[in-house]
Amino acid sequence: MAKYTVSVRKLSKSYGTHKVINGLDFDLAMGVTGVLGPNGAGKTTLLRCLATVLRADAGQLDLLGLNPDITSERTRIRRNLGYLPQDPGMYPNFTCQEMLDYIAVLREISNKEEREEAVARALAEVDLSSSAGTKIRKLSGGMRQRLAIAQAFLADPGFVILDEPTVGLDPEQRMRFRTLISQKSEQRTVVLSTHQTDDVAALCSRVLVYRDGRVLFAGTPQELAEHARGRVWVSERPPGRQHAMWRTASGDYRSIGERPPGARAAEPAVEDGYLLLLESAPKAADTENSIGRLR
Ligand SMILES: Nc1ncnc2c1ncn2[C@@H]1O[C@H](COP(=O)(O)OP(=O)(O)OP(=O)(O)O)[C@@H](O)[C@H]1O
Repeated sequence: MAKYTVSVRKLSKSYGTHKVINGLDFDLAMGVTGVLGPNGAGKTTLLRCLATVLRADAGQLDLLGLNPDITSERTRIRRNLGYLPQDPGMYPNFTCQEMLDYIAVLREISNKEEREEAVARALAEVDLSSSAGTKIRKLSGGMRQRLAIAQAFLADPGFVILDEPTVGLDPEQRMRFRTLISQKSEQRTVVLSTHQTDDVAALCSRVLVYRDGRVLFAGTPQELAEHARGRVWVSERPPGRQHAMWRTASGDYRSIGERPPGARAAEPAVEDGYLLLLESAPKAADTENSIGRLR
């Protein structure tokens, strides 16, 4: 049985009358957990609560055996936490090296040589060594994102929270990110939110599907994909308007749901399980549903 490093119990958070987290319960163990959910589902709000930058209205968090409601314990959690927020604020006139050095100082790496080593390693891990002296304002969006990923792992935190880490990365850098995460996740707890179901399939040992303030699914990516077995189809002709359908590179039509006439069964992917799950789960009226956009 997995040893849990993070436990969430009866967590709730509202903005005014809008309940974004609704009595949430789940546990996380070491390794990578992906949080999937449609736009506005509350992923960022949940991650901000886990990162101790937003206080929930009710419920308990246990983060690495510590209680963030107790000031001294919250400080210890923050010392051991790496966080990539959705809008990482970085100083445009700092170089990449200066920015990471600044974060390293905040992370209490007081020895200069140790800091230089940690910064150089972090830059190399995200393929930015050759841009160490480049000012942040001159970086592309993807390079900026890589720098933000680097700062989250600086000082080897035990708990890492990444809000949409692969946004803006090109395919090569996404692969590099996957390698980095798989190397880094063995002895730490990593939770990331994403819209990329293929990142979840490639990276995560566990996935939570989150919508309307609650967890619709918790399990492995394989289990999520299995959810769609027998409901994913490939046909040579368009299957009709009732199906979530798209055309593949080979010119076939891939659809999920009821079997279209003449269609053959296809191997389900995480995305299929995710889309079917959202479709079948009762939906609050005010949450945007990605199935709706497919139709
Ligand atoms: N500070 C705030 N004040 C009021 N409402 C907020 C605030 N932050 C978020 N919300 C609302 O809470 C809901 C959840 O937002 P959140 O950013 O947590 O969702 P998300 O799942 O991360 O979305 P996305 O995938 O689009 O980034 C949304 O309806 C959003 O408009």
